[in-house]
Amino acid sequence: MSLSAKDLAMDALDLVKTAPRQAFIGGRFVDAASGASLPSYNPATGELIAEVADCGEVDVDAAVASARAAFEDGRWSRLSPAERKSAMLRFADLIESHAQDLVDIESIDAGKPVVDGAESDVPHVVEVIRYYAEMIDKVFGKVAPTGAESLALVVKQPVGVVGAVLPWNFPIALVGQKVGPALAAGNSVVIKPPEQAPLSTLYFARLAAEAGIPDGVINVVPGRGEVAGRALGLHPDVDAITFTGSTPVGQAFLRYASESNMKKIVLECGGKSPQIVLGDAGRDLAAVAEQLAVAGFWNAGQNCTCGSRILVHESLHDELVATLAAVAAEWQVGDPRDQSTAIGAIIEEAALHRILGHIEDAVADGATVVHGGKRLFEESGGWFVEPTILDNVRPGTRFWREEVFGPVVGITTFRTDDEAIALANDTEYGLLATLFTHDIDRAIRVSRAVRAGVIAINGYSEGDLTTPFGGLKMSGFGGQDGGVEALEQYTETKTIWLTLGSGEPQPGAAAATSNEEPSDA
Ligand SMILES: NC(=O)C1=CN([C@@H]2O[C@H](COP(=O)(O)OP(=O)(O)OC[C@H]3O[C@@H](n4cnc5c(N)ncnc54)[C@H](O)[C@@H]3O)[C@@H](O)[C@H]2O)C=CC1
Ligand code: BAL
Repeated sequence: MSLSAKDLAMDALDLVKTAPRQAFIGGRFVDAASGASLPSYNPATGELIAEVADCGEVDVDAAVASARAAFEDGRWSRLSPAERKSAMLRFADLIESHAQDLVDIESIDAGKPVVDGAESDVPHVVEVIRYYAEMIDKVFGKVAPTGAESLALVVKQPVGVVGAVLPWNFPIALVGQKVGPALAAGNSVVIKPPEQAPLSTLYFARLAAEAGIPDGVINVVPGRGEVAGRALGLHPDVDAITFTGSTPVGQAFLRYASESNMKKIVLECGGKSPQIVLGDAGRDLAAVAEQLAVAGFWNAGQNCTCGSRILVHESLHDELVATLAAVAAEWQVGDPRDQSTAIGAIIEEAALHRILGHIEDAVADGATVVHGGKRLFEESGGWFVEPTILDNVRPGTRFWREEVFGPVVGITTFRTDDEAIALANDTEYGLLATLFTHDIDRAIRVSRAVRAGVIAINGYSEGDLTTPFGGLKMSGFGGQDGGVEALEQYTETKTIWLTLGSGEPQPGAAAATSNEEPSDA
């Protein structure tokens, strides 16, 4: 017998009530030193679901000290590759066996549809931890091609203590994305989860302890960005920060690093991704529209790679607008706990009003609403908005420039490929661009000319585990998450240079070696 949606919701609420909500430091759940807490709300109902530790500098200091001690005594950093790998594989197995709990927590704490959690976010964490676990005993350093009189080893070592400051739009998926490679490289981590949705990260920490990840290797300090996040950024004993979130906060981390210890900063910031539909893409416009909608509406558009700027060749405009509107009508907005929901709740009330404000401003700037545009289910107390299509969006307007972080796409036309490239590049961001064409020459030419860290051709994609992900320009430093590249972000490169002797016997060498084992020489 299957449970009704109501029973499922009750089970999930019980789970949330018993899920950890204290900080996790040195292998123990503890209150913030001040005793303070922060509220976390269910975006689908507006109800308070948990009071979570509000960590301050003292707690961050304790977490960093615990991570440092774990790193220095080698309980993780100096485990053999086989031991570290098997611990991470055990951890991944445990996450997999608790996948439903994480899906439930994420749906109630972050408003994420259970379908997305079950099919995408949570499996991603399992896969990413397995992927980097498997890399531990396969990626190694180099011997440089020096002259005959020297030998140079180029080795990669863990950086030490890594702070991970993370956003609310993919809370658990990003913990995996950032912490997986950092742990595999042998580091200890201190995670600052988002204040809006901290519960899945704390649950992750509990599973880490159960899986036997040694105490102090993973620490979690929930709290406010300007307090706990800032303290991590400025901490003199943190060796690297990995951050995903808004560009202004990414810039703050660069300042923190320069004002403290020049710690390494890994940034994955905002985007204003163009989706370019070239004139030859018309033969399967229905398939194009499906992908445009995924790029624009997935995760309620609360995505750094959200394809909010659709650039379409003028010859395809009318048919594309009609096709896309029909596709948008199929994206069901609703209770994140409902299996048929494709667009769940917006993370917080302020974000809902900001999205609606973007739509209003776009209309004031000359755009027309083709589909959607309104708040839904206000009576539920939750924060929902319709998938929205705006036509005639003008370059340079607020909608064109700023991240909306909602399920809203805007359409602009062009006449030539060069005009499309110029429009695509007319943004301070450079994260992802999607391109639709059947002409391979044009695909390559446009891909080379558009400045973005990822170019997805004929289908929206951020790539997979094997490919580096990250943006250029104000989106970050490119390719820092994913693939082998991510593991390297959490290592430092060291050259060990050995000056070799001439091979001639040195005075006293015979006597010195006479009691040794015979050598090859
Ligand atoms: N990957 C991305 O591109 C993301 C972009 N955003 C953008 O940012 C907007 C605001 O969302 P937020 O969650 O507020 O993102 P945010 O960038 O403010 O927060 C991300 C993380 O940084 C922390 N943080 C905030 N201020 C900080 C500070 N001064 N020092 C240190 N840490 C700090 C937060 O507590 C959170 O853990 C969104 O509407 C969206 O436009 C948000 C989330 C992800
Ligand atoms: N979609 C990758 C991570 C992010 O949106 O923040």
